[in-house]
Parts: sequence; structure tokens; C-alpha cells
Amino acid sequence: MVKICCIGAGYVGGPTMAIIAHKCPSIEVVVVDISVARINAWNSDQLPIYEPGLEDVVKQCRGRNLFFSTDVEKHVYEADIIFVSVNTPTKTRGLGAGKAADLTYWESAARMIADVSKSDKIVVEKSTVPVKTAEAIEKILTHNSKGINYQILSNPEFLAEGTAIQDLLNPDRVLIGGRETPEGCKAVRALKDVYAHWVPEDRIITANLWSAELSKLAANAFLAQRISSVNAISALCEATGANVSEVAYAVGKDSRIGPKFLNASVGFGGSCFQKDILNLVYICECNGLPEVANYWKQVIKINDYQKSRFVNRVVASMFNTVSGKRIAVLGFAFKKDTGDTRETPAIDVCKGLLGDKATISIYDPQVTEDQIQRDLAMNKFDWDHPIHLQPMSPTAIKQVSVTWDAYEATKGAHGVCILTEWDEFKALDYQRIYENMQKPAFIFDGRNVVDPEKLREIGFIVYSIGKPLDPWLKDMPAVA
Ligand SMILES: NC(=O)C1=CN([C@@H]2O[C@H](COP(=O)(O)OP(=O)(O)OC[C@H]3O[C@@H](n4cnc5c(N)ncnc54)[C@H](O)[C@@H]3O)[C@@H](O)[C@H]2O)C=CC1
Ligand SMILES: O=C(O)[C@H]1O[C@H](OP(=O)(O)OP(=O)(O)OC[C@H]2O[C@@H](n3ccc(=O)[nH]c3=O)[C@H](O)[C@@H]2O)[C@H](O)[C@@H](O)[C@@H]1O
Repeated sequence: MVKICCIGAGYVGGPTMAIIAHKCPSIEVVVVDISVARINAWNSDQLPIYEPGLEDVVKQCRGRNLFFSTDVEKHVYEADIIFVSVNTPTKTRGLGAGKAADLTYWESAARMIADVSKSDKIVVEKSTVPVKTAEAIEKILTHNSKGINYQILSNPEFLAEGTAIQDLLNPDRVLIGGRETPEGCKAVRALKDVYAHWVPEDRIITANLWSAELSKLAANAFLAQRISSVNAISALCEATGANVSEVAYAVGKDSRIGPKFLNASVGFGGSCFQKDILNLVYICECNGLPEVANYWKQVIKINDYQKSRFVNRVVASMFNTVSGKRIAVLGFAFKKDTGDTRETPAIDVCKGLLGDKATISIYDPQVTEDQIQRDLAMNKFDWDHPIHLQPMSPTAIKQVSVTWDAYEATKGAHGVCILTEWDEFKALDYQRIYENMQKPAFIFDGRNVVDPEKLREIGFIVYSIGKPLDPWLKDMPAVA
């Protein structure tokens, strides 16, 4: 029986290994982690991450050929194939701080593999890493290899949160990079055989190690660039009376451009787009390519601009101050169908409003009060370290309250900000919300989920990203 061990039981390691176990009954899969709480949760009825469809798959396989354990060394020792899916956060100190990837967790995993292994291993980079990481890992593993043969493969993950199970079951492609040696090719074939249990052969593509590593960073940069492009156009739409949804539809009808990923928003969030672009920028700078670095930096600058533009709209519309005003925030996760808040635009928007002394009441169907308080108190980039190593803030921000009900959150509010596109926000009783709010009642839709005309009929003053402006807002220009 082939044995797989995955180091890192997070958003990638957990779902990816669950699907491998589900599709490959002949393979034993063990997911290990240094976080005891995380492993306990994987072994309980309350999984540590919310992902549609995940619970069913885990329940089918757990205890059969899928296991979760904190005994990292034992399972690494026994495995034939080791996936490494640990955090690769942005460095906050020292050389490359604010841009370069922090490979501390990767390096410690590699050193542990080297220490405990007694048989040949295929080590798979599942985390997103800088180009050439495989070379560094190879050096760590082979420095004192005691005759053990290690093959390093790059097998980046392209799943998106909220749709992870579908993405894993039916991927656009699986990418495997390896050394172009006989041993390298053999290792690539072994990993191909795993995916071939359910992925059509023509969707499993192979490449050299550096192409595979770079393709992941490039794919995320291209995706984020589309959002910054449409968000940049959204600002121009507001200035000219064009409607960004109509523009995106017309642009996306060109088959060379395509319709996906053109939704204007308050800004992209999530654990990877910003981190991976910063990483790409750093690699370009290190390779003497400042023009290329500046090109990609602009994707992040537009994203920051979009978030501050939104805050400025809120404040400017409400007579240039939100001091002492109550603002309801609907949605805190970085996108719908996930409880993940890493790098969510809601953090920047809330911090901006708090900076102007607002009182905020928040509702998100999947995010707890504890998580929101941690997020608002945390320093930039700290969110991307293992949970038990993140600094805890001793005090909660008292101007922020969190409820489990959208009507409760909006009661008595002067304005409502929609920051995540949860489907349930489309079906809320806005008449009821209006009646319980202060007047004039404002809605700022950062995800274009509500119909502005219908809400205006109720009496709301409505701002929707990239849509023709409410007459009220036209007279109150917001400077970004
Ligand atoms: N979240 C996503 O949708 C995607 C993430 N990625 C990449 O995958 C990697 C992991 O991301 P996530 O799963 O989101 O992170 P995560 O934070 O959810 O999971 C990482 C896990 O690794 C554990 N860990 C860290 N060091 C360890 C060690 N030395 N030994 C054992 N366990 C260790 C942590 O405790 C944590 O549970 C990152 O490089 C990320 O860029 C790639 C594609 C999608
Ligand atoms: O490397 C990663 O971590 C992953 O990053 C993204 O996945 P994810 O961040 O989970 O979610 P996305 O659906 O890409 O959304 C990212 C952000 O962009 C925003 N977005 C997305 C699409 C769009 O049209 N407009 C828009 O503002 C979302 O609301 C969200 O805040 C990529 O889509 C995955 O392919 C990749 O594997």
C-alpha cells in the first residue's frame, strides 16, 4: 500500500488529502500538523474549516484510509510520498521584509524529514513557494542524506476556497514539476498515478521544477490583475456614469478575454493573492528586473486604492464624519462560502471606519466574534502564521460588536456596508432593515449584491461599486 503523509492540515492540506483518500481507496493518507487543536478538530464533528461538501468526504474516509495526527515524525518516517502544505507567509522582519516569503515553516519541515527518514522519499511542494525553493529544499534534504534518495516535486495547488471540493474533484489542470533525470521522471510518474485515479490524463501536465513553481505565482498574479483591472475601471465608471457590470459583461464577451473573474468589488482578499504577488515582486527585484516588479506592484496598489476609496465614500457621504455613528457591516469573510478572514478587505474597511471613530456592528454567517476581534487587533501579515503561534491581543476593541443576526446588526445603524457576497444578503428584508435604521439610511454595497434601484425606492441612499451614482453622492466627491 502506498503511504502518503501531508505536513500541514490547513485549507489546502485538509481538503486535498481528503479528496485523494476519497478517490484512492488503495492509498493510506495521514495528515499531520504541529497544531494539536487543529488535529483534534479534524478528528471531531466540528471541522476546523468551513468548506461546502468537505464534511461528507471526511466522514466517508476518516478512519478508513484518511487519518489526522500530531505524530508528525512517525508518519513522515512511514510515508513514501510526503506533501508539504505549511504556511509560507510574507516576511515581517529582516531581508525582504514586507515582500519575500518566510520559509521558516517549510525549512523546519524539511529538516525534520531529513532527520527522521530511513527510506527513499518523494517530497512534494504543495505550499506556494518562491521559484528555486526546490533547490534549497534539496540541499537541506541531501546535506546529510545517509544514502537516502529524495526526489523533490513541485505540485502547486489551484483550488479556491468556498469551491475547494469541486475544484479538487474537477480541476482545470494538475501541474507536476520535477527534475529531468530518470529518478525525477520516475517520481513524476508516481505522483501522476495518484491523480490519474480521477483526473483525466490530458489535464495532468508536467513541467520542469522552476516552471511549475513560477506558474503558481504567475496564475495568482494574473487572476488578481483581472480584479484590479475591473476595479480600476469601476472608479472611472463612477466618475462618468458608466455601469461596471455592463462594461465587464461587454468586455468579457470577447472570447479572448472571457467572462470569469470580472466582478468589481471592494477589493480582493484571501491568504494568497497579495502574499504571492509581493513574493513575485521580490523575486523580480532580486533578479534585476525593477520594471517587471513595478508592473505587478501596481496590482496591489489598485487593490489598496479600492479599499480606501470605499471607506472615503462612506465617510464623505455621511457628512464627512462617521464619528459616533453606528455602521453595520454585513459580511467579514474574504469571500462567500468560507469562514476564512485572512487578508479580508473587511479588516481594512473596519480599521478605516474605526479611524474615523465609528461604532461598528458586524454580522457574518461563518465568522466568530473572537476571530473578528483578533483580526482587527493583529499586525499586518501576522494572520498567516499557524494559529497557535499568532500573537493574542489582550483587549477587545470596544467600538466593535458582533452578532449572529443581520437584522440585529443593522438595528439603529446610520449606514450598512456589505463586504462579502453571501447569497443570504440578497434575500434580506430591506424594508424591515430600513425601518429600524437612523435616517437618512445609507447602504454601501462593496460586492454589488443588492439592486440599487429597488433599495432607492424603499428610501435608502445607495452606493454600489462602479454603478451610476446616487444624486446624494454626486454632490459629495470622495478623494481616495
Ligand atoms: N488557502 C488556499 O486557498 C490556498 C493556499 N495555498 C498555499 O498553501 C500553503 C498552505 O496554505 P493554507 O492551507 O491556506 O494554510 P493554513 O494556515 O490553513 O495551513 C497550514 C498548516 O501548516 C501547519 N504547519 C506549519 N508548520 C508546520 C510544521 N513544521 N509541521 C507541521 N505542521 C505545520 C500549521 O499549523 C497549519 O495548520 C500556503 O503556501 C498557501 O500559499 C495554495 C493554494 C490555495
Ligand atoms: O493560491 C490560492 O490561495 C488560491 O487563490 C485564489 O483563490 P481564493 O483566494 O481562495 O479565492 P478567489 O475566488 O480567487 O477570490 C479571491 C478574492 O478575489 C475576490 N474577487 C474574485 C473574483 C472577482 O471577479 N472579483 C473579486 O473581487 C474575492 O471576493 C476574494 O476576495 C485562486 O482563485 C486560486 O486558484 C488559488 O489556488
